[in-house]
Amino acid sequence: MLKLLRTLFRPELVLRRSSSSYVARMRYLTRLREDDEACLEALRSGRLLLYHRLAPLLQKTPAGLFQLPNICTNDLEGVLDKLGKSHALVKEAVLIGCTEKHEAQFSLDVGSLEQSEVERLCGGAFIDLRKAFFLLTGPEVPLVARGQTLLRWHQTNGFCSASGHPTFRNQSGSQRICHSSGHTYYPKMAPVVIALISDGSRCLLGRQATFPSGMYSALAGFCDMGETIEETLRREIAEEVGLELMSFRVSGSQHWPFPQSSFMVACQALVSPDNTQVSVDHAELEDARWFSLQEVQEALRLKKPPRNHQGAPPTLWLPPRYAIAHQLVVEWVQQQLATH
Ligand SMILES: NC(=O)C1=CN([C@@H]2O[C@H](COP(=O)(O)OP(=O)(O)OC[C@H]3O[C@@H](n4cnc5c(N)ncnc54)[C@H](O)[C@@H]3O)[C@@H](O)[C@H]2O)C=CC1
Repeated sequence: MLKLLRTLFRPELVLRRSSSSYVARMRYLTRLREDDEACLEALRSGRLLLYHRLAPLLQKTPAGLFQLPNICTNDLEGVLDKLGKSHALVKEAVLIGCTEKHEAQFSLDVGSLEQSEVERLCGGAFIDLRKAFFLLTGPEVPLVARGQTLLRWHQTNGFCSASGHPTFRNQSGSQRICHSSGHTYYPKMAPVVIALISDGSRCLLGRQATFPSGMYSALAGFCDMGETIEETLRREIAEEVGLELMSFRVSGSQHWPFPQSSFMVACQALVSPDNTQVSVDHAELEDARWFSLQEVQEALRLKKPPRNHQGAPPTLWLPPRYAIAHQLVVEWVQQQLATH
């Protein structure tokens, strides 16, 4: 029996099985991107993430958690029938992924329909994406972000910048073409370097005036044309807080949908403990301060935004769990605990 179990659960077999299904899914997605007919066919049995003017549709479970409603094309067509609208809207969906069961996933903006009617018929509420980031807790967050960004890209790239003529999407929504100039446009992300700066025992966090009260985050900056990650990091740290970078390591990356679409390269950065005097550029940041390990640990323990009373010093609050700034802070705390 034990031998049988060992044979069945050999880790290399499990990995091989799951990775071959991954390969099959990725190849399926490539085919759907390139073949309009196949993509339309996949849409017939596909899953839909609905948005209303770019706000995703969320559903509250009886346990009070938020999730994405499981809507298929047939369901939406039923809603369109009830509203007396044409099924043509469904074709505007863009391809964003594929489930493990090989169901293609699409996002669709139903902003042309009455919001409250769709909410009633689908059983959910359209919630601003920034707020949704705090409400959703599962692995679906990157998919919701991707769905929104791709829809936004199509809504804002309807014309060719060379000819001024309209551009036309392929069925999957992976590109737009101008038949007049021949240009093909692909969705773009702007590269950003984000760093958690440490002097060895404390970490530096900054806030912009537009952040909610008490919220501080890792420092971030867009890459200038032609810059390397290191050049952007050195420049941003010097510009924003007047410090000199000593060393850094790339820790991860993520796509970030706000305010447009950024590709965040996340780094742990070190400055010299002998030179930690911060001089904030107030054109970029409202404040930047060093925080102790204890202060950061307390902020990580908060389950919801603190109630900051007027006049009292605000309680530190960190970006949502999914944000890479949050993950950088968690990683830094783990490093501190491991080394001290
Ligand atoms: N995922 C995360 O954990 C975090 C993400 N971020 C994101 O990082 C990005 C950069 O952060 P900040 O510099 O604080 O943002 P910011 O939005 O304050 O941008 C700073 C300046 O960069 C310029 N800019 C805007 N868009 C640009 C673009 N596409 N290319 C080049 N320059 C541009 C503008 O002059 C803007 O005033 C933002 O998209 C922000 O949302 C920031 C902190 C945490």
